[in-house]
Amino acid sequence: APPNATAVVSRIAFGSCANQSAPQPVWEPILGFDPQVFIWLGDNVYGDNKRPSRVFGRERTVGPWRNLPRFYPATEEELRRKYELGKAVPGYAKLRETAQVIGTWDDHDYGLNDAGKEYSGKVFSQRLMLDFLDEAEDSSRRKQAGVYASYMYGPEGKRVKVIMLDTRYHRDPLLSDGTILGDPQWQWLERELHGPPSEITIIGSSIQVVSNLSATTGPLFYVESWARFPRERERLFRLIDSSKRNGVLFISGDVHFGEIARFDCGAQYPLYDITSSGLTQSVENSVPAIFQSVMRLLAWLTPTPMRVFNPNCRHKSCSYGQPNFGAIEIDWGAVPPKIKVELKDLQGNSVAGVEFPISELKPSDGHLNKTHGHSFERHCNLETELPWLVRRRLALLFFGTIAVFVVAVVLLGIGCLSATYMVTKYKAAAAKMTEIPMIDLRLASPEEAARLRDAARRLGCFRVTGHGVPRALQDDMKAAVRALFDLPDDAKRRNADVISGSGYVAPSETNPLYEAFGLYDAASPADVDNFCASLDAPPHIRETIRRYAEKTHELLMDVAAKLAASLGLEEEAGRSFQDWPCQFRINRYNYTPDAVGKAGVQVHTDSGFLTVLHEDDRVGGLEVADPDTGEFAPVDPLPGTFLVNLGDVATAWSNGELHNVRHRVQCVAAVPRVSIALFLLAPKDDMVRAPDAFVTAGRHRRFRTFGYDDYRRLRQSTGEHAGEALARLAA
Ligand SMILES: O=C(O)CCC(=O)C(=O)O
Ligand SMILES: [Fe+2]
Repeated sequence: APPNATAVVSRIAFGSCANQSAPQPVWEPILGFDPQVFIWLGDNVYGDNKRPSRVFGRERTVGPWRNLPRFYPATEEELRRKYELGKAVPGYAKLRETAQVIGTWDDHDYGLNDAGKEYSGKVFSQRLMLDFLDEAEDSSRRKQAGVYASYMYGPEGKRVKVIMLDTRYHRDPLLSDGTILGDPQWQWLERELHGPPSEITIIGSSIQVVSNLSATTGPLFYVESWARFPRERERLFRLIDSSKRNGVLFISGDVHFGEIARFDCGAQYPLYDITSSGLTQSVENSVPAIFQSVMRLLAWLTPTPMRVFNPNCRHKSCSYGQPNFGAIEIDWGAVPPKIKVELKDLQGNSVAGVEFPISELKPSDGHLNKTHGHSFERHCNLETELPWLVRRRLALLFFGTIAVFVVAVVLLGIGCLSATYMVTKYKAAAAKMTEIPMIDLRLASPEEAARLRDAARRLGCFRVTGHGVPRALQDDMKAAVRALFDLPDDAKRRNADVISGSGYVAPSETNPLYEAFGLYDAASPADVDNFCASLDAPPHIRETIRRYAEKTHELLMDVAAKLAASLGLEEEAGRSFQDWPCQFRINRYNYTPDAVGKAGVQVHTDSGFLTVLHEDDRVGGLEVADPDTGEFAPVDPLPGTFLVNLGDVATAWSNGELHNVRHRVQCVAAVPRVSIALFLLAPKDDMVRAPDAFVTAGRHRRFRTFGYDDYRRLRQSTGEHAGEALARLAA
């Protein structure tokens, strides 16, 4: 039952910040604690109205650019209804039957967020608040300006005084460093503190007295507290000190979390401030569950230097961001009597607490040297006196994180963009370079003929299918070639050099890994026979070589004729290639491990008209230069197809239309590499001259008529093997 004037009070509960429209399960554990007195510390209901938080749009309530205040006051009728709702909450209604309920207010029940003396609705607010607390009609509290009040409980020797401050009605604007209480309330408070003694004096303040959150949360956000009115707080501490009153401690609310703070340099004994907030409203419940541990981390990183840390705390931060209430227990039977103040959660379990003999709250000089039962750490550093870097750590962390994040995003963006750019560029280049056009020589469509021409013009290199050389013959030839290279050296050397570069080329000092067989002219069956005879080749190999020479020569004719046709030449021009001599060469590169990565054949252009190349299926290494970039791109072998390269004669003969492709062979693996090349060299009479059809008004004759043999000697003598020698023949 509510205590009468002389009953011993040993259990007091307190709390703040109860949203009348939210579920209020907190009354269960409060009822379980069975307090004799319950103290409201403000925001007992949320009377004012809140606009949605808008950063953009017409009605902006958040940010320095806001054009509307986030909060606006309720009408008297609205506020009355809200109080009715709060009062009717069943758990609270039950508590009112078993405990004396007293209290003060904070801003939201006073009428407006962060409001002070300027708030115009304060007269009706006071009436409604005192109705809510069932204050007697004739109470002097209804006649004064503000809701401050004091209560004395218990018999002599066990007296508990409760002083409720009004931090709203007379409060000057924030940042004014003016008054919180106002003169009449100060005079009243002086009388109360100097009045009849009590063993314990609890001063209830809606806003925190000891902690100064703003010092560390600014400029991110600001929290009201006595510390924001430094002169006023100093006056309060001096008054307590001068009153020589025993056992003063503060209780407070407002901040939506619970903590216990202690100031050891405000009076002659430690000044505790136990903050319980809120009964329903809490910082952790205002964010998604995944951020709750972040909030605890932040609370741990940015404690006020006054916060009491001890092992009893639920969290390492020694703050509690979920709904909670305060519970004071006084053990009057202990010698000396002890007081325990705890914050309790919705299950009634302690989440933070302190316990000490009330004799510790007694003025005595040098109390700070006293040894306490627990480890005693002086809490005298005001937040505002902390080094700037320490004080602003939350903002630094916040903006630092954002900055790091922004920088990371920017760098990542730049990285992605440049990677994309490089990949695109590389792909474009690679696509251009490595994509050796594949031409189906049957030229089923005009487009295919155009592709043939375009490839010959731009790259001077293309691959052909539909070429009519049977796959079986290609395979037989490969076997024959292997057999040729396995011949004894003297047999190889019997193969005479007909013109420079044909015949057997033995490994030399400059090219120790290279050997080759040459034959001139593959278009002549007699030459082929002689070639085979000189090597004493067995009949089936002779037959293979003969048929292969015949078929690949047909292929050469086919490519040359179709190329001529694609450039618009008459049919007989195509047929005229028939008597052009044709060199046949089989190359073998005896690569060794230390040759890998080195050049097998230096950069060159082929000197003749066009080359049909039968590559080694098993190992690549051929690279062709892209005329646009000059870069070399590997040409991967494709079994069953032939690669066609255009040479210097093609460029001269076409009056510069056709491109003589620069190419080389790199050693890519330590395995022998074999290639078979058929070179269509130059006209039978050796004279290279562009047909008149290629010489037009817009395209004058670029090259003098020249002899192919002379040209080869020119390349040899100048060492210009990559087409440069053509410039010497400019018309
Ligand atoms: O061996 C190859 O793949 C190409 C040889 C070559 O370019 C040549 O003999 O002119
Ligand atoms: Fe070549």
